[in-house]
Amino acid sequence: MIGSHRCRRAFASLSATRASIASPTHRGLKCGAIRWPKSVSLVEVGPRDGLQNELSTVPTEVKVELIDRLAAAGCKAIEAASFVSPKWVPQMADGDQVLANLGRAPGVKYAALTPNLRGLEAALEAGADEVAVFAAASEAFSSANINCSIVESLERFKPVMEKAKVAGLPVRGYVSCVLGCPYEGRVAPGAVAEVATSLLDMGCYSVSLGDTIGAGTAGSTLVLLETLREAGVPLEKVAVHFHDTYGQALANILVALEEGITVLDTSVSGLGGCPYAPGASGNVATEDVVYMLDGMGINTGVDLDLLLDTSLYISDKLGRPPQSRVARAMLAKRS
Ligand SMILES: CC(C)(COP(=O)([O-])OP(=O)([O-])OC[C@H]1O[C@@H](n2cnc3c(N)ncnc32)[C@H](O)[C@@H]1OP(=O)([O-])[O-])[C@@H](O)C(=O)NCCC(=O)NCCSC(=O)C[C@@](C)(O)CC(=O)[O-]
Repeated sequence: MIGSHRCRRAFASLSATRASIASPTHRGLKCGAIRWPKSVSLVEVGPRDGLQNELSTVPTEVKVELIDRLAAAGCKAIEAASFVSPKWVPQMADGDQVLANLGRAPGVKYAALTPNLRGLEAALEAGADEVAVFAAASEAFSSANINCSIVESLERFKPVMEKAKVAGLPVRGYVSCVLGCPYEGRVAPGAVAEVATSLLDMGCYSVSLGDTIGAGTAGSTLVLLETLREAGVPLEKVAVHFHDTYGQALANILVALEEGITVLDTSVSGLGGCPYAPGASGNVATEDVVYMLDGMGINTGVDLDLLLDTSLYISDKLGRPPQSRVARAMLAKRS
């Protein structure tokens, strides 16, 4: 069975990880037999993926201040808004106002989600630096999330890609439910590879793999990435987007780094959840990822103290403590 063979390889890799971590040689690139990158790029999705699921309306000025604080903390790519139907996701209805009022720090990319041509036109009008189209590897999730089949969604994205190209706007692609679907359960890695390939073929510069319900483990993440590689998907064009529902996100990220992934989606304070993925918790917290990567000698460009201040800012506005364990530990130390 290919699956069990891959799982054995996954577990062998994990044992190797443990063995080499026990005798690290030096910070950064190399640790025993394992190669880690010198730096990774974080895509901060808190203001979009994080806030979209909040039940009470977050005021525009709070969203703007959150994004400006994230930029000041060193985040260079921030998903700031989403131009979707306000009937479907009311929390994101003020995307144009959010983008209009940002401080626009130099060198920072402010991105927006666009499900169709109308969304792209709104994003262009609002001055987004980049947009993202979002598909799924599961039919049931595609239908629940964007009200069409996977094939229909890819057709819908074609005019978006064309217009974005004319406007010179980079387009990122998402594939949701890469490690499980809230409606269908298991999702075949081959189905993920197919959708990722379609998105890259139509011109997305990168594809982010969304573990929408946070069900993945180190083993299934490894199998997924190996399947993509075998299917010819260039992993240098792949980002990972883990939710932390089962507390597996950091382990999954470690496996992804070892597989050569250098772009990670994270969310300040662990904000998040998808309105169409019942029970899914927030994205992996940016603080947790930055702390882990700092400890591995991997540069993110993000200042953990300023990030903690940002986490406390938004947590205070939402009236609850940060979900990030690192934020809670640092806070306890501060006080
Ligand atoms: C895709 C649609 C629009 C299809 O929605 P629909 O109902 O199938 O399409 P429609 O074209 O018939 O439009 C319905 C209404 O929405 C309006 N409309 C149509 N398009 C837009 C637009 N761009 N901006 C503003 N309004 C729009 C349109 O004008 C119409 O208004 P009405 O006539 O009823 O008054 C809808 O299903 C939708 O908005 N879905 C949003 C889903 C969403 O935002 N989900 C969360 C983001 S995905 C995610 O979180 C996962 C990810 C990316 O983070 C990765 C992961 O973790 O897996």
